[in-house]
Amino acid sequence: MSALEIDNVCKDFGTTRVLEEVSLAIDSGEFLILVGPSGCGKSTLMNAIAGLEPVTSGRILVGGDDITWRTPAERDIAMVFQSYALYPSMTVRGNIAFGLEMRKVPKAEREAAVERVADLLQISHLLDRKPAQLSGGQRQRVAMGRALAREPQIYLFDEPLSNLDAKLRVEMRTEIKKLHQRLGTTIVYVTHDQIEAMTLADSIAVMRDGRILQLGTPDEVYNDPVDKYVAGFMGSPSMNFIDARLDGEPGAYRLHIATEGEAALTLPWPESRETPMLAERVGQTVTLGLRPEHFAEEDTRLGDRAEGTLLSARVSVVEPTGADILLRLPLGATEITARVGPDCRIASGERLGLRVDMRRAALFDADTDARLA
Ligand SMILES: Nc1ncnc2c1ncn2[C@@H]1O[C@H](COP(=O)(O)OP(=O)(O)OP(=O)(O)O)[C@@H](O)[C@H]1O
Repeated sequence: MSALEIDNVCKDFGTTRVLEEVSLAIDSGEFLILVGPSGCGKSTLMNAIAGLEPVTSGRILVGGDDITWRTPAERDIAMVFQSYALYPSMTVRGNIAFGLEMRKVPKAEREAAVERVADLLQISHLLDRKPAQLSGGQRQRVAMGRALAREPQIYLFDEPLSNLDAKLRVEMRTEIKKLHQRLGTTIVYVTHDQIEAMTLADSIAVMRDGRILQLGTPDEVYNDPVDKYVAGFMGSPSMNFIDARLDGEPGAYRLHIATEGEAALTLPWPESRETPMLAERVGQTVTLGLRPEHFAEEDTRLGDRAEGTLLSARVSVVEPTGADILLRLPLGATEITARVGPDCRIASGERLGLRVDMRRAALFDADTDARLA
């Protein structure tokens, strides 16, 4: 039985539909992350699960029980928002215990829960302070502590780290991962942060316009996206999309990319990645998807394998990030981003040979954005 099941949920605000037949099943202990562009319905779905917003149709089940029409207080669910909403006049202790007090948990039990949670989050020394006397990260821990004290069946986190600075965000991300590993809690988590999604999730649901486009492991949504939208949404910098003409036949398909002022580039499509759909597209324009890391400086990471096809272009921008270097260079009608190692010595305006790892490329229908191979 699933810990949480969203069954065909629709939500309208007036005449506008913002959730369209959303279905999801989350196992006990699973960490599910919802991602999608602003306005796609992530918070609405979270509010529906928490009971803060009634659904228009469909059902929500926790541990097999239909809770669709229960009030928030009657649901065994705790929510942590991006704005921590701590009570300013209460101490940290009071804030953490508040939910338990509302549920009429006896004092001794409350105190034990506060101690346990404070110890877990390493905020025991802050219990007598007021929220105004805390840093952003400490406040965030208190907000999490308030949720953890209740030991609910499900935790909902709606962009809990988005108000923290970059360094603290990374620290808290690790903290949350450790907590999840230690407690085995069931979590639904909304984020805009790609790295948060990839590093924390057991599974990722990519939403758009109130629908779930793909639900899969981080590896699946990143390396095996269902369509061009998911492929472009996951990953930073984004996947490069390049128009190419497909020709050839099974066992020997090729992609031709017209390049301005230079000889057309021909890339062989690996036989191991062929699908029956390719036969129908011969002679047509398709979209080739290559992530920045699918390129490598000639004769480096990819070695001399046949699939690592060579392209050569003049680099327009060089952006060192510290850990690696992002290069912008023209390919066909577009400018692509390639990620190379930190030791690559190249200046803008210079020509560079790059190998393309076609074994990891994706092909999309140029009109419908559907995945072809
Ligand atoms: N109370 C409301 N009344 C009317 N429309 C609403 C209401 N709340 C949200 N919406 C609309 O529903 C859609 C989904 O909003 P929602 O807040 O769920 O998106 P989101 O994916 O969480 O966005 P963001 O990432 O920007 O927080 C949006 O178009 C929004 O304008």
